[in-house]
Amino acid sequence: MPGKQGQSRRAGAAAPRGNGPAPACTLVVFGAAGDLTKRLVVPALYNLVSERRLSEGFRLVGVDHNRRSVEEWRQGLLDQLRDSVGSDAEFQAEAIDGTAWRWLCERMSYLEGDLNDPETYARLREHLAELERSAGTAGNCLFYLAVGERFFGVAVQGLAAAGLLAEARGRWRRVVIEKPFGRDLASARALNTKILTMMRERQIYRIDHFLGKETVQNIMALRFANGLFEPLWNRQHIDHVQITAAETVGVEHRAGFYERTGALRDMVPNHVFQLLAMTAMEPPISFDADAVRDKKAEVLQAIRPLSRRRVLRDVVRGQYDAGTVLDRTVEAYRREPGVAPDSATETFVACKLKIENWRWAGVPFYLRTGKRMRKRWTEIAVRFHQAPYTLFRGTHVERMHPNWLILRIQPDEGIALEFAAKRPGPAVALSSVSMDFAYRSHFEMAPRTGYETLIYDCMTGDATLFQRADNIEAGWRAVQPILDVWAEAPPSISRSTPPAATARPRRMPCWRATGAPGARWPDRQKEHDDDSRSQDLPRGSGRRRHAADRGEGPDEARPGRDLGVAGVGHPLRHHQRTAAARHGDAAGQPAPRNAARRLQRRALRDARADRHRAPDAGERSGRPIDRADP
Ligand SMILES: NC(=O)C1=CN([C@@H]2O[C@H](COP(=O)(O)OP(=O)(O)OC[C@H]3O[C@@H](n4cnc5c(N)ncnc54)[C@H](OP(=O)(O)O)[C@@H]3O)[C@@H](O)[C@H]2O)C=CC1
Ligand SMILES: O=C1O[C@H](COP(=O)(O)O)[C@@H](O)[C@H](O)[C@H]1O
Repeated sequence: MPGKQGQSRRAGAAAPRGNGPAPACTLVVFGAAGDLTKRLVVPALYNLVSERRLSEGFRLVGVDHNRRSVEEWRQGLLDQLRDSVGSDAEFQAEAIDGTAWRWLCERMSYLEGDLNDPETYARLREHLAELERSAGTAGNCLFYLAVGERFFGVAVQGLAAAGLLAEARGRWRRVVIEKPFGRDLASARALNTKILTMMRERQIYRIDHFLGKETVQNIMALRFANGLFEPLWNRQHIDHVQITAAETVGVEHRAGFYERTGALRDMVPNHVFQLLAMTAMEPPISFDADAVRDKKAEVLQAIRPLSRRRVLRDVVRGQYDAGTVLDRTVEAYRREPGVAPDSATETFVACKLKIENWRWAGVPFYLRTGKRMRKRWTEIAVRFHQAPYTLFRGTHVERMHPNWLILRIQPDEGIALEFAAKRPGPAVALSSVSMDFAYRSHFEMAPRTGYETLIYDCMTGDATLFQRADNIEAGWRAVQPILDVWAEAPPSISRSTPPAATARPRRMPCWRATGAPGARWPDRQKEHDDDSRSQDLPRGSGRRRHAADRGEGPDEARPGRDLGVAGVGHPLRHHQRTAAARHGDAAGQPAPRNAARRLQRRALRDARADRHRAPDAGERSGRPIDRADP
């Protein structure tokens, strides 16, 4: 959803976004020899050239402390593009178009320099002035900080001291700051405070590449361009939301970064919270950048702070072990190059959060993300309250099927609505069916890295898809209690650790199974069964106890089954093994008797507690009895 900022054309104001070329400018990439530049930024620029989105007055300057000539830099970038052809890299192309590449090459220059050295910025200033004179860049500059987070403040300071952030005579100066923006609330605040003394908020583009994904932007279209969904988009109709960002890749070559970061910092306050914010925010009054960001800030600020008890109960973490992913044998995280053999860094995290506002009170949001999962899969699954069972008593319908709205972010981008339909035949019997929209069957989807839109938006001054200081801080504020509890007494990440072994917040319903859209997912019907079998049981009834005895109640449904991570020794796998031991294994072995008794005791305890509790609106309307929070 592009921001349409009807502002006057001052320096820094957004040009209306369209399909035409962005204004003339120089893009200066700090960290020009690094991974992000060659794998994503330059390929995105190449795509923008192919789409004719860059102006004749565009120039690209690479800055890095690595010594190389401009020819060597270009060659390295071209090699990377070529390597991506036919691979499953983010940049996708059937071949490299020589004309587009030459166009870009002609506009490139390279400056060797250390970001800690003021001399680097002085030389850059001279170079930019020369480009303004000779290449018609209009003096507009976009500084892209594609360097480690420790350089963000340093680089802004260097630019400011060299006078490179001053906007005068209608020219604009903007800075793109990569993630992670800080490593906790205090450092994010400190960084914001520091950079905001040297430039204005509107000059800062804190990037989160998830917002460059079409399907993430489409969440706003789905919600606000349709009359159908928004009336249902609240606690009256939604039971809970599950957000998954699962990757099959491991830590790759980024151990140095990842060991200090972990899955929580790497993914949750930024990417996953962007998905949450898009799903949960109130409608903005326009697509103006600040209108959208106000609403995002509001919803992130409404996330209920987790108490210590809730962190221990509602947040789980895990680390991948050796195993098989996509039919390939993979190493344990602890055996990856650069990772400590006893590393306690989490590569998987799942948590339950509540948003305390009128719309979402009582609706849990379950988030999970991890590396080396069985499938690459990012989705938002919205589960609606269930219809009451009453009408179906005395029919063949044993259980009700929940309605799900699934927003598939990647891969196989699309939207599916699952509902119950009558099976053909004389008996009243139901099946869960799906209406499925796949992007690729309706639209031509040009392969993109996600950075194209974001870079183009920076050039046109549209900050809608970028994080404002308060958005960033609200994200860190929500995860800070988790960081605090983990720092104070790091929960062991070994296989025997109970929090990791549960693989989902306690007492949450099953994670949704994942699989190919439109396909008959082997797990899926089972998942519904697990959920709904217990849902249509009256609380505390003998049937529920019976279900619990069989290990079929939601508390005991097989967590991690659908998105199991690689290793046989992984906590999730461990949990699967222990769950199997409890409930009887696939070969039909009965559960050990004491486990069955334990489950029965739990069911009775629940039933007793329930008798003392007035039914809430959810229950009266057929809400699943097993929803995760008391
Ligand atoms: N790579 C990715 O997939 C993603 C990266 N990011 C973020 O992007 C940023 C860059 O990441 P990435 O490209 O992976 O990092 P890299 O380390 O690969 O690239 C950084 C580059 O900056 C150079 N550099 C280091 N110190 C200096 C210095 N003092 N002066 C000038 N240049 C210097 C590095 O050289 P040298 O190698 O010699 O140290 C390297 O060429 C990080 O903030 C990261 O978190 C965000 C999302 C994804
Ligand atoms: O920023 C990051 O994102 C990627 C996941 O992004 P995707 O577009 O490939 O889904 C993640 O692998 C990486 O660890 C993280 O730093």
